[in-house]
This record gives sequence, structure tokens and C-alpha cells, in this order.
Amino acid sequence: MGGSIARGLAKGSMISESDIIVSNPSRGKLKELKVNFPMITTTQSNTDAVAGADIVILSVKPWLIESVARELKLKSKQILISVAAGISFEQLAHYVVDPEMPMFRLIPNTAISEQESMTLIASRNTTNEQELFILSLFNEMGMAMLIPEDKMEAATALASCGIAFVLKYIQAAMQAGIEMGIRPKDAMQMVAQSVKGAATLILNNDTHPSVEIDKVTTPGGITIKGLNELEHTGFTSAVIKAMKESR
Ligand SMILES: NC(=O)C1=CN([C@@H]2O[C@H](COP(=O)(O)OP(=O)(O)OC[C@H]3O[C@@H](n4cnc5c(N)ncnc54)[C@H](OP(=O)(O)O)[C@@H]3O)[C@@H](O)[C@H]2O)C=CC1
Ligand SMILES: O=C(O)[C@@H]1CCC=N1
Repeated sequence: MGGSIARGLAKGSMISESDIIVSNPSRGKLKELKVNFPMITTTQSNTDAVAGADIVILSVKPWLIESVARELKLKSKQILISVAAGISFEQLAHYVVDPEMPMFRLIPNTAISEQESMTLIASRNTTNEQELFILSLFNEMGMAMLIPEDKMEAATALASCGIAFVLKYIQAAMQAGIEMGIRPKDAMQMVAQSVKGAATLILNNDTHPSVEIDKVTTPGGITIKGLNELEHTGFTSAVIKAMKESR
């Protein structure tokens, strides 16, 4: 996630590649990053990376956030962005020198590597200007939305875990296609483009899924047979349960 964010920032228009510093204790991923982004500075020292930084993005696993954040001894004027799912502002405040420092919680999804993320952002002790800046920064990597912290867990299930559920649908539909004699690669493209088309219909026209479903569903036709089978087999219920389980 950290690597994808660094790449996205470097590709974007708001931060110069030479202003980005990426830290990782092992060298492998840093070397990979340098191949395409030679102007990014890399280091194996987190403390070196944050010295003089305006914005610090913490993108380690949630169970490493406390030790890494404590090690950094961030200054009050720096902006902390935590990507860790499930780590609250209250927890983060205990790990920094100044609990009142400006902080963001930020949850992208893996499509950030394609500049197509749905990125959730919550803020604490930040100015409107800082919020707008961070929103604009991540709007360049897909779509970014500022939400209250208490909606973060639910929104993470929808947008960040949710991308795995959509991929699971693609995989399942492919399996069906293969059973019906379609070659796997063709099936993958057919389903993936259909999913992209469905998302584009909704996003471009600001319509409701039920409106778009209605357009596909010919009375007495074949789509309604499949849709009703999805209901009989508990598709809607399974999706709701999965989303709630991923909070
Ligand atoms: N994956 C996802 O879809 C999403 C993840 N997140 C959050 O993003 C965070 C990172 O997850 P993810 O990218 O999946 O995990 P990864 O394990 O892929 O990335 C974590 C990175 O942190 C590096 N690392 C380990 N220890 C340190 C350290 N002490 N200092 C600096 N870097 C270190 C790791 O290096 P190495 O590999 O060399 O050990 C690795 O490159 C998590 O907190 C997760 O909750 C949020 C939204 C979505
Ligand atoms: O599964 C996880 O914990 C991470 C956080 C959100 C998406 N992936």
C-alpha cells in the first residue's frame, strides 16, 4: 500500500517525485521502486525519512503502528497520515509526542496502483485547507471521500475489503463461464468489462442500481431468471453478512 501511494503521488501533479521519501527496513522493495521512480529518495531508516517531512504517511501493518509511530517522535507541525485499518485517532494520539497534532486516517483500496482507488479519509485537528489538500492529492488516485471517523469501519468494509468481494464475484462468474465452455481469459475479460461498465453507469449517471437492473431485465426474459436464482440462493444476504463481518 505504501509503495502504491508513493507511485501514485509521483505520477500525480501535486507532489514532485524528488520530494518523496520512502522508508522500508529491507532493501528489495526500495530497489524496485527506484527502477521506475529514480527521483524518489529511499532509506532504510524511518527516522531519517521523517526528518524535515511536512506529511508522514504510515503504511505498516496495524500491529506495527504503535512501535513505528513512537520511534518517529513527530513534530506538532507535521501532518500524520495513518493507513492502518482499525487504528483509531485515540490510539494514534497515544503514540505521538503531541496528541493534538494534525492527523488523517486514510483507507485506500488496492486499485490505488491503477489510480482507481476509492479512498476514505477521516481527519482530526486539521484545517479546511489541509483537508482539501489531502482530498485533492488522493482524488488524483481515483476517488477520495472525507467521512467522520465513526463511519470508517463500515466504509472500509464497503470500499476497501469490498474490492475483494467484487473480485470474488468476477472469479465466480468466470467459473460459470468456463463450465459453459468459454475460455478462462475470454471469460475474465467479459466479466471484468461488465463490472467496469456497471460501475461506470452508476458513477457517470448518478443513478440507482435498481434503475440500471430494470433496464437489463426483459419481462419474461432470461435476466430475471438469473436474478431470482441469486435471491433464492441468498446472494443479497451473503453480501450484507460479508460486509458486516469485515468491519
Ligand atoms: N492491503 C490493503 O488492501 C489495505 C491495507 N491497508 C492498511 O495498510 C497497511 C499496510 O498494509 P499492506 O500494504 O497490505 O501490508 P504490506 O505487508 O504489504 O506492507 C507493509 C510494508 O511495511 C514494511 N515494513 C515492515 N516493518 C516496517 C517498519 N518497521 N518500518 C517501515 N516499514 C516497515 C513492509 O516491509 P517488508 O515487506 O520488507 O517487511 C511492507 O513493505 C496496513 O495497516 C493495512 O491495514 C489499508 C487499506 C487497504
Ligand atoms: O484486510 C485488511 O485488514 C486490509 C484493510 C482493508 C483492506 N485490507
